[in-house]
Amino acid sequence: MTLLEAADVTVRFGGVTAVRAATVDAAAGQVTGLIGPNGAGKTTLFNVITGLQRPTRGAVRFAGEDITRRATHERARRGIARTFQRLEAFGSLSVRENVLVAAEIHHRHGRRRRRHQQSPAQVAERLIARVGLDRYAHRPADTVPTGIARLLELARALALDPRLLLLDEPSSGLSTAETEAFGELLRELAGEGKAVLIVEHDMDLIMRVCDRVTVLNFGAVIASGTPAEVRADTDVQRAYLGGAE
Ligand SMILES: Nc1ncnc2c1ncn2[C@@H]1O[C@H](COP(=O)(O)OP(=O)(O)OP(=O)(O)O)[C@@H](O)[C@H]1O
Repeated sequence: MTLLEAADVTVRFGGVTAVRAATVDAAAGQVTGLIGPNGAGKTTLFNVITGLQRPTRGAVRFAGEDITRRATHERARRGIARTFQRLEAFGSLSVRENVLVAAEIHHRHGRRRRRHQQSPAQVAERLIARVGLDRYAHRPADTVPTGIARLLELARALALDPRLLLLDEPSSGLSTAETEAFGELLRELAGEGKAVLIVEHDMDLIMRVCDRVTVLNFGAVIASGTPAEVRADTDVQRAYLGGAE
């Protein structure tokens, strides 16, 4: 089921068209990859989906509702969470405290109240274990390596129990083993019914974990399909993979 649709989105910054008539969707239970060269418009499209950037044209629909004019916090309350390329954690708080803050915010303002809801502290412990942060739980967030800080961003996003998770280059800074575990985690999250939309430069990871991939080039969608279809697409090879595959 399509949960998110960013339809026919155009974003202009003065004379620069960062995104041109692009349509991208994400389905519940699937991992969707959004790839393209530097400057292709991926982050701008994420900003349109989360409400940080108003599109010049086009619409964003989430769970059947037009949210194009909704504020960022209203979208978050409906179940959209994201991580940033630039890390956003509170540097002087520990890794555990950072996750706890997000869990507490969700506990107070969350859209779904469950009868047997876990406490914020229980949620934080569970998520720290789940993303593999146990070893770092007591370290101040600004002292952990970049890859670990990205996992912290993921744990903070998951603390909001989102229906749609937007991940902006989540694997950079991770070791090969950590990237492998991260890919498995993405598959698990999709298996639980979440929609995952991921911007990522690691093509092995994209090809391994994604159900579908959309390719942007100079702001426009040049291909969309399964990883195998996209890999075989001659426009994609020319524009992005440089024939190197
Ligand atoms: N606030 C802004 N003002 C003017 N131009 C912008 C702004 N934000 C992005 N751009 C331009 O829009 C284009 C798309 O940028 P964007 O960051 O969305 O690409 P990207 O695909 O995420 O790139 P990367 O892979 O390097 O992160 C680029 O040409 C960029 O310089």
